[in-house]
Amino acid sequence: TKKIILDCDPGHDDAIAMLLAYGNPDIDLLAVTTVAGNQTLEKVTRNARAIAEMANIRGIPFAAGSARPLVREVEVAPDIHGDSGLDGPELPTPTLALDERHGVNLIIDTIMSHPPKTVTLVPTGALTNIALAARLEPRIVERVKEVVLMGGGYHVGNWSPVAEFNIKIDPEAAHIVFNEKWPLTMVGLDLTNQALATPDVVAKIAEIDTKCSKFVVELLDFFGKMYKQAQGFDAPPVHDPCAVAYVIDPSVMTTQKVPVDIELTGTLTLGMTVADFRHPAPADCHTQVAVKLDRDKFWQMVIDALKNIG
Ligand SMILES: Nc1ccc([C@@H]2N[C@H](CO)[C@@H](O)[C@H]2O)cc1
Ligand SMILES: [Ca+2]
Repeated sequence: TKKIILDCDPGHDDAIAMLLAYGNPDIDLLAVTTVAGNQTLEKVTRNARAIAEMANIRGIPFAAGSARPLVREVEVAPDIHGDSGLDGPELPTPTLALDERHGVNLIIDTIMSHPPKTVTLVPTGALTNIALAARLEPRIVERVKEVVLMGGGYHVGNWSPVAEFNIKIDPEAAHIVFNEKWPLTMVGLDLTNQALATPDVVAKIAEIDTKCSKFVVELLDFFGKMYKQAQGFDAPPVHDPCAVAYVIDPSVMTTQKVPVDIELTGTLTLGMTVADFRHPAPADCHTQVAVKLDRDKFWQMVIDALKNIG
């Protein structure tokens, strides 16, 4: 099995990423940490615990992390995720107690307590916690197996014409994370905009007919309505589970090695993930970007995971 830490800001698609990780038999979900982004830290942490309640996730530590970006003010996304950050379904009252550690310390302790090169970091929100972890305990950089993150876009933006939300709301953190020499796979909007929850996909999920699948259908219905009105999408792109899917089976998407760096001073380009395709990637290039998604394989993974959860 693949051991992962999910660092997230639930968020409709974060919720599906968590369920995919928990329901897939090849994934050992070691810890869940939260970060401010789609909504405030308090709201996304409550949402993470509510998802755990819904799927009856027990015995996995959940810890709250950074309440704001490293330098900038908090910027939330209610136009997509609503005021609660997980609008749409009725959320169960969470009972899961949070780990007493800060999320950053839970990340460090989890990586340092497992053998080298066995734990994969899967951030699906701003990179604030990941950057702080690398600064607080630099040894995690060579100890972690790899970082597989949902964020960025080499030709696509959503929070600006050229920048993606997770990167743009904390570009300083992203600059730290992309410039550490750990293996990093950027599952950006170029890839995740292919993961559209079209009506046929939603119908297949509805057919599973469990409490959890109903929860996901309600999430997707709300997410779809908000994406339609906010960005004119006919079906919502479900970004975050794509990062988990890559960890489960890398053949679910194609990737390309390419140097990537983060714009920190641009007026129009702040937070842009700048990929340099002009030359073949240097041999020591530690970053790759996701290009083409095998849609059917991806959605089958999500459906199978939901069936496993029951
Ligand atoms: N408009 C919009 C804003 C933020 C997100 C969140 N940020 C990433 C996509 O930009 C995902 O992790 C998702 O949770 C999605 C849509
Ligand atoms: Ca997210």
